[in-house]
Amino acid sequence: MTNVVPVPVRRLDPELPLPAYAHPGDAGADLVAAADVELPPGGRALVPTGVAIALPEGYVGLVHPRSGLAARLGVTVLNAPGTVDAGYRGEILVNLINHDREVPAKISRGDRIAQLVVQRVERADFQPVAELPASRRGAGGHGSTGGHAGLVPSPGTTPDGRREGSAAPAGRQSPDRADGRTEEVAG
Ligand SMILES: O=c1ccn([C@H]2C[C@H](O)[C@@H](COP(=O)(O)OP(=O)(O)OP(=O)(O)O)O2)c(=O)[nH]1
Repeated sequence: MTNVVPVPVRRLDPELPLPAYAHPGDAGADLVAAADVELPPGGRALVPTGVAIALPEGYVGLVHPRSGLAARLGVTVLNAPGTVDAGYRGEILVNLINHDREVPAKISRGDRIAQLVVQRVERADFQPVAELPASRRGAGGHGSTGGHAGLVPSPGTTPDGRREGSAAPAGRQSPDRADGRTEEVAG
C-alpha cells in the first residue's frame, strides 16, 4: 500500500487545478501551465504552474518530464528532474525545452506539462577517508560494462571513452581514477 503524505498547497491561480494523479498507482502528480508559452525550435522557458507547496521535512518533490510531450513534440524538462526542496515556498516553475529542430511547440494555459514525484530522502553524513572500501566495480563507469557496439573501447581510448593521454575530467587527479582501471575484488 502506497504511503500517502499530506502536502499543503497554495493556489496562486485559483482557476487552475491542483496537482493531480491521473490514475491510481501513478507516481507523478501532473503539473499544469499557468500561462501560454510558445517554444521555438531549441527554445526554452520557465513556465509557472500556479501552485506553491510545503513538503514535510524529509521529502523532496522531483519535477519529471511527461513522456507524451517528449515523444510527440520533443519537449522535456531541461533540468530533469527538477528538485523542489522541502523548505521551498515559491511557485513551482517548470524549465521546459523544445528539442525539436524544426517545429515550434505551443503550450497553452491549463496544459499538463510535467509531473511531480514526491519522495522520501535520506541525508548523507559525508565522512572524509583516505581510501574507499574495495568493490567489484571499482572505478569502472561510463560504459565499462559494454552492452552497446558504441561502448567497446577503441584502440587509443581509455575504458571511460577518453583519448589516452587526454586530461582527466576536472578534479580527477588520482591515477586509479584517471585511467578508469577497475580492480578485481574477490567475493
Ligand atoms: O524544476 C524546478 C527546480 C527547482 N525549483 C525551485 C524549488 C527549489 O527548492 C528551488 C531551488 O532549486 P535548486 O536547488 O535546484 O536551484 P539552484 O540553482 O541550486 O538554486 P538555489 O541557489 O536557489 O538553491 O527552485 C522549481 O520550482 N522547479
